[in-house]
Amino acid sequence: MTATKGLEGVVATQSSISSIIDDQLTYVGYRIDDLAEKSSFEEVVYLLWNLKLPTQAELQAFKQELANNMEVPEQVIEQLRSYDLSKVHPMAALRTSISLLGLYDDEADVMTEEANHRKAIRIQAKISTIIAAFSRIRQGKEPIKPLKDLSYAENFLYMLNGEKPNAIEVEAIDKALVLHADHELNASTFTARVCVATLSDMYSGIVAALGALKGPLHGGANEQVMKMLTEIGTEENALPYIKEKLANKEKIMGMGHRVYRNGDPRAKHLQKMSKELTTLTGQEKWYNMSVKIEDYIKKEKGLPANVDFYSASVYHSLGIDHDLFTPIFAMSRVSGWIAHILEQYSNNRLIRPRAEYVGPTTQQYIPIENR
Ligand SMILES: CC(=O)SCCNC(=O)CCNC(=O)[C@H](O)C(C)(C)COP(=O)(O)OP(=O)(O)OC[C@H]1O[C@@H](n2cnc3c(N)ncnc32)[C@H](O)[C@@H]1OP(=O)(O)O
Ligand SMILES: O=C([O-])CC(=O)C(=O)O
Repeated sequence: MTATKGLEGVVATQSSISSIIDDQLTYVGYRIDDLAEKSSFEEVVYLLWNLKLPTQAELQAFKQELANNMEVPEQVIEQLRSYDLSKVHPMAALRTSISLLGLYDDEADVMTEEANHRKAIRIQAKISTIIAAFSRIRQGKEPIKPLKDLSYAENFLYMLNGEKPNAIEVEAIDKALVLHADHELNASTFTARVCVATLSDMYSGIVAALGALKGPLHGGANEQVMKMLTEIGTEENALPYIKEKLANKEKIMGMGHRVYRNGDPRAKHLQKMSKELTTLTGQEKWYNMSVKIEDYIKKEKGLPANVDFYSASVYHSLGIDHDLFTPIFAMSRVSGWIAHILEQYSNNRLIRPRAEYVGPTTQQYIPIENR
């Protein structure tokens, strides 16, 4: 038995949800470029969960179902008020909040298809309310209740900022949510599948996935990109900063990918959004710095920008706190996690690989009093 470090190249399951073939990403066979340009986030969530695009009537009903389920139990809000939020990372609070949400769901351990569909809706709907409530409470403000006639992206921004967002803001968030919704067997999705393959419940699968997404080599990279851009500060400082990092063998956040070699197809959409939004806010320096870094890393290391790279300056331009970037990723990716959890349940087998043992062998046991 020989281990493959990081399971690189290992095909661990079959899936009908999303594919990455020759650097092209599709959701259920639909090209990400088409979905990013033409569909809404709700339409994409419906697609991932039902493996078909909705009709107008199905989409309307689905949007309404989501909007009707956005309010969260008061105990979940109270729990957020109980910590010192200045010291708590929102991904940790979100992980705990989703776990707590499961305790108030009478169907948490009911494993029928219908109950799983209802839980899917509840989790997808409520996650945005929790993230917005975290942010409001941290600012000493009251959480805002969702409105039933707003889209998912609109409701999130409304609950976050306390005022109805403009069309540009809504379009940016909606497109970012579409672009982040699913991505084959990435680390957090694999984690969710491993968890529920024991026939554990959906909440446990999502909590496990949140833990995996939080790390800076995965979803946590978007926050780190903005930290890096802030440290760089000026366009002139971009290359000296990057060269020093590389000389110290440090990784450049938002660059590189396990699967894509010639470029992440989502990055170009976020790059375009970053250019537009930074121009609109008169903060082009974030975009210009990012382009300089991307070009340099591509030339020197042959590494492409990934989805996290330009999303940082997009969210920053929308005035969003940097530590909320990864929770926003989670708010989108939860749709993919749920799709994969449902797929896992529908054709389940325990996921249990082997390890290549490299520790000592044939040791002689020495009684504790003689050690
Ligand atoms: C949504 C997402 O999860 S997208 C990924 C988000 N993560 C990041 O942006 C973090 C930065 N990037 C990385 O750490 C990596 O590129 C990963 C984690 C995305 C992929 O990692 P892996 O496929 O395991 O590649 P690995 O880390 O082994 O790197 C291979 C080589 O490229 C180098 N490399 C990879 N990414 C980077 C980077 N961002 N900056 C500098 N060098 C890099 C490594 O140092 C290594 O070089 P070596 O062979 O000389 O030692
Ligand atoms: O697929 C991966 O390894 C990481 C990624 O880009 C994602 O999860 O969106």
